[in-house]
Amino acid sequence: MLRKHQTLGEFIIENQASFKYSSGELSSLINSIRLAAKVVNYEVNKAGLVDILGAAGDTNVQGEDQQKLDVYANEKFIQTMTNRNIVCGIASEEEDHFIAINSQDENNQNKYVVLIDPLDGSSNIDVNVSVGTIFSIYRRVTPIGTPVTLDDFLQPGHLQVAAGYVVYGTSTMLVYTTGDGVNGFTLNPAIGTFYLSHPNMKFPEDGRIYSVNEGNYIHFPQGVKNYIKYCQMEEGDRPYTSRYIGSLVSDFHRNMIKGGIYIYPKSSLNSNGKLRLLYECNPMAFLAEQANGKASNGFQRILDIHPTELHERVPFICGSKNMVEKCEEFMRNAQ
Ligand SMILES: O=P(O)(O)OC[C@H]1O[C@](O)(COP(=O)(O)O)[C@@H](O)[C@@H]1O
Ligand SMILES: [Mg+2]
Ligand SMILES: [Mg+2]
Repeated sequence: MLRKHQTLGEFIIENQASFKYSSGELSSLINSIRLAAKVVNYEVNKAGLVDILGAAGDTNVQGEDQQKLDVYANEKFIQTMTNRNIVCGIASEEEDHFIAINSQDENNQNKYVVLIDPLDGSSNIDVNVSVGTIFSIYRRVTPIGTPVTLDDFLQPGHLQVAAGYVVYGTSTMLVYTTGDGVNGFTLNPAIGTFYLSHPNMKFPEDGRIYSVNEGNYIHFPQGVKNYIKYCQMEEGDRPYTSRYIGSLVSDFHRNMIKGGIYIYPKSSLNSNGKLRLLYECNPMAFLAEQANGKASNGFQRILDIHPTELHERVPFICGSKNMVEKCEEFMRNAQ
């Protein structure tokens, strides 16, 4: 039962029974993500005052310069979950390989693996624009008490048991689903508690916001170009408004509240687009569908894609159902 201003802790306990495999393990896992989010939030908030801005000096498996806050957030989320022995494996956008958490120990009865984008929107860290964290949780497919394998991570998105994000913005929010709708909790920094502020979040079926990096326009597939032109035409309730923060979490969050579409297509620059299927697209697609929205690569439902690599990228179109379908229509017609 949803009660406004219920704390996240209360919500997790009261909704535990609705989890298909409820044994309290998933509750503990979400609680540990809540804790790590608060620790990272504290560091993000004082980013200009401490030595946490700028590059860390290394390049990650994505070929990107790791930011100090990428590294910090990665450590905090992994540590917090590992120290509590509540997962059997973790995969991160910032780690080359998945991490097995003493899963070969037959006493390790943990059944969940977690995939995270510890810091989303890295290009915005140094310029004080909102950033986020994204998480995705699956039930392992290999037998409990045996070493986790790649198969435990390469599962199609529709098998997620939970997914969510934290947005470190004007306020800090944790938004998540366990397959029973999407709820948003706002952190009261004075007492360090998340409160239910956005119960049962839903994408409006239609919206008037499009979010795409138009700087790459000339490299986009013709169908996407045609859809962007459609958004800009003087007709009916158009032109739509262009809003692009450059942090997937923040653009998604705004579009879920106001109605809109986010597009990161493939292009002649990135043959599969930029966003990572496991750490970014699957969790956001699960949230979108749970909030009456839609997510595809233009032709296929994101949640039906069978992953083949830990760090694979896919074209990503996500948001208000009718807007995504319109974009898909333009892409089909341009084939
Ligand atoms: O600068 P671009 O190419 O438009 O890319 C912005 C996109 O890349 C991302 O920053 C990728 O995420 P990371 O910051 O986690 O690498 C998204 O959050 C954002 O939507
Ligand atoms: Mg990201
Ligand atoms: Mg990231």
